[in-house]
Amino acid sequence: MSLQTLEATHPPVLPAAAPSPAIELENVTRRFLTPDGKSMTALHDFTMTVDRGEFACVVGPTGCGKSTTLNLVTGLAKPSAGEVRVMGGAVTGIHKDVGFVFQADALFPWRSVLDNVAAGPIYRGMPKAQAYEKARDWIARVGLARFEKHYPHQLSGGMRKRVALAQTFINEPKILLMDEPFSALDVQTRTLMQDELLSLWSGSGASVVFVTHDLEEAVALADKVYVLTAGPATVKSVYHIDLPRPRVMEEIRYDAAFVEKCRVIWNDLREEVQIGQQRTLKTGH
Ligand SMILES: Nc1ncnc2c1ncn2[C@@H]1O[C@H](COP(=O)(O)OP(=O)(O)OP(=O)(O)O)[C@@H](O)[C@H]1O
Repeated sequence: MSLQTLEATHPPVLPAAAPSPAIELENVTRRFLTPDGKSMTALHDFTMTVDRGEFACVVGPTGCGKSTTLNLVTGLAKPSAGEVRVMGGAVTGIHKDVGFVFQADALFPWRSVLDNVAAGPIYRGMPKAQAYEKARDWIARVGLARFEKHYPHQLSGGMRKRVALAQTFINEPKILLMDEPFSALDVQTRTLMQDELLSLWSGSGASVVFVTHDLEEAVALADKVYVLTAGPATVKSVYHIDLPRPRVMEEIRYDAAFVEKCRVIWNDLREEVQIGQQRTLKTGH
């Protein structure tokens, strides 16, 4: 076979198409009916893109619409206008690749730590022996190997949160939605859990949307911080956080670049917090 023929049999090499972002909200508006039957706009013309493997944090005044953004990604809330896509496809329900960690524990109180962590893979059809082996591995990764047989009420708040992380990461989510997951913890435990999360996330390739009231937490964790306006929420600004990784929570708060980023973003966020507070004083909600 001549070289010419060989060349002719090969299809032209095209550049690989870039994968779609993990999450896209495009010009989304979400309205709710209030108890007295009026229409209330929670999100307005809201656009957000989270790339694969990216860690995005969402901050904004109380009640502005942060949790609603997560509900749109899960499909629990449908957009009144605009589009929501997960892994390039329209949202039709909870996507199999999505995992959650919320402020309240989602642990079964009547199940041991081991049974809680193994429950997800078993539910998804994994043979029991394999699920338990995997659960033991994840429990060890979050430092709870000695507590496999304990029940949730026998654990501290931080330990329960570790179980919740193991319970989520064991399903190898490609997207992780977190709604103030550490806000009920004391400051020291919270710092430890933030480190734990970054360590688990760094090996996972997952895209994260993390909602928090705590701007320092957002800047310390994120690749990108979305600042929302006082409701109806729209994106006021997006900040790219280029602080080097791996980040260590106890150290980063003394880093001059970190402090400066927090200062700049707080100036932006403060205006919205003040608008939200004034509105609450006027209307009572
Ligand atoms: N299912 C619903 N029905 C009616 N109104 C809703 C519903 N869900 C949310 N809302 C309203 O939408 C607005 C935004 O709520 P959301 O929970 O998204 O805000 P948030 O920023 O997460 O709040 P917080 O800071 O208190 O956690 C609020 O005024 C809330 O009352």
